[in-house]
Amino acid sequence: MAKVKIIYWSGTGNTAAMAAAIADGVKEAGAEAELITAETAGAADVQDAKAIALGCPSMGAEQLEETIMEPLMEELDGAISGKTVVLFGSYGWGSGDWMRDWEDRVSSDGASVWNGEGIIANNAPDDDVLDSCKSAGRDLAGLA
Ligand SMILES: Cc1cc2nc3c(=O)[nH]c(=O)nc-3n(C[C@H](O)[C@H](O)[C@H](O)COP(=O)(O)O)c2cc1C
Repeated sequence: MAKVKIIYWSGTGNTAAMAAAIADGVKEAGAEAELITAETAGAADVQDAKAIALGCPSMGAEQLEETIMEPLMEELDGAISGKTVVLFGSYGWGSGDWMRDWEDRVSSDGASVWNGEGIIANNAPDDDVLDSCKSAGRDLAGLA
């Protein structure tokens, strides 16, 4: 069975809820979903995947979380060329700049951002966002 890896960092659970919804979509489409927290992830996790999901909220000043997610992303920068990447994450008071920067970064790495843009939630994901996450998961299942 195809397996889709969903790698994410979440401090207070909002991005984790999005990750869980992506996993639901993957499973709905008949594939296996593996949720991996950023603490335990590395380039080896994405090596054989055609498509993956990466999640992180806006932290710092419109940045990826700096102690775990940023170092992981530096490792993944050299490992995701040619892959499709679903980007997702929650934010609080900003205007989504962290996600636009992340989309540009992933594109510069030679990967395709699924749907052309990341899925973002203002604080806790609402039903529309969760539906988008499930839809991304269903697509990932077909790409894996
Ligand atoms: C240290 C810190 C920095 C943050 N910086 C930003 C920011 O620059 N822009 C923004 O929109 N939200 C910012 N937030 C808000 C978080 O993105 C928001 O609470 C989000 O829902 C957290 O997601 P999580 O539950 O997955 O950890 C920050 C939160 C913390 C704790």
